Amino acid sequence: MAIPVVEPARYDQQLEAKAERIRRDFARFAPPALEVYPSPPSHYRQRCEFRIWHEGDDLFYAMFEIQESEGDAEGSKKKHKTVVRLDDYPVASRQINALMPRLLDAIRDNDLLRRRLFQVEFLTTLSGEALVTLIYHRPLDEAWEAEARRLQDRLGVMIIGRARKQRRVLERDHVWERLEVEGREFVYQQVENSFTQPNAEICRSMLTWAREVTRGSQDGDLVELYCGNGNFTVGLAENFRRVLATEISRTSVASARENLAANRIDNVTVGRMSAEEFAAALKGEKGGRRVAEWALDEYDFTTVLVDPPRAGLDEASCRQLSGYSRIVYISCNPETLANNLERLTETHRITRFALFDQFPWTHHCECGVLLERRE
Ligand SMILES: C[S@@+](CC[C@H](N)C(=O)[O-])C[C@H]1O[C@@H](n2cnc3c(N)ncnc32)[C@H](O)[C@@H]1O
Repeated sequence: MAIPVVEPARYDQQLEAKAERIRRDFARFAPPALEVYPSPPSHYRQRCEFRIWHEGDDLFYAMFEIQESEGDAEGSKKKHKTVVRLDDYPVASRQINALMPRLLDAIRDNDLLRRRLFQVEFLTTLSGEALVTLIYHRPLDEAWEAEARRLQDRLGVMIIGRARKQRRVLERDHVWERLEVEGREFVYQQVENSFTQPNAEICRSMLTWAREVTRGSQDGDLVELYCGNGNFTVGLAENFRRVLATEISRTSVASARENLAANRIDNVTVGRMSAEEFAAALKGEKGGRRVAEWALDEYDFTTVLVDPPRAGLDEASCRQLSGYSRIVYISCNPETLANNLERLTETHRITRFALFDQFPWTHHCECGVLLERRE
């Protein structure tokens, strides 16, 4: 992994290079003009993790940079891991950058907090809340907790301590984010060590785009796969009569339910099930109590939204998606998106196509695609 080099003056250039690559790689699907959503050029990541490097009396934040050396005579390449010291990190939110030195200053000469600390994770929000997780290679006792509570008060953040088979939550295991989207405010519980969108401004753009492309769908229902903590579910619920959303992670499902309640949404059911099992349930090939409770026959699914991990969709899920009038596909991996589109464009055509610069200064791209069934 290369650590991103942030050069705000070159932001437009790096984004245009990405947009050009996406236009070129997807030209064979004849999509409409690419809609490009920029990120703030710096301080865009709300969550970051750093290794803690101890050197004599000092300690600092570090990341590993992995480089490949020239191949040897047989052509096999070697990977080298270099420790890179980070006194600040322009990729991370301003809140994380403000906390970084304050946290180290508080820990440096404090044996209880410092001993065998090897990783720090920051989770911050646009709403101003911050959670810091300190991860240790030693068990955490009462003395640690008392000291960590003092640190919590001093920094004005919430602290969690983690060690092998231990998780000490001093205040809360989550933050509350508030995102303004099209003049509305959505609130989201974001749980520590669980998936949340890393770039909050880009998340607002994605929610705006997804709401726009699904507007006017109230006569039908939405089925959502990979719903996580209900990020899109909360933003899109009012565009549909009813929504059925599924997700594999127990923590994320619980969080999605919290988020629906917090946003006073009552037309959504969230179920815990893998996308693959859910595809089978929708086809009538999987039964059981949970599936029976959903009363799938009572839905009229006109739209499906998927936001899978980097691996994209498997063959069975693609086949399942082909049955809906409209498909909204959010993807963090253009390669697997293109593979899936080979299949999906047999039955549907692309009517909206967006690039969200979720990960500036890296080659990674987040895309949004709306597909509508061919007549
Ligand atoms: C890219 S995240 C998207 C989450 C959410 N849509 C959001 O915007 O925050 C992908 C989600 O898929 C879930 N996931 C991974 N594999 C899965 C599977 N086989 N079936 C269902 N969900 C899965 C992960 O737990 C994660 O929450």
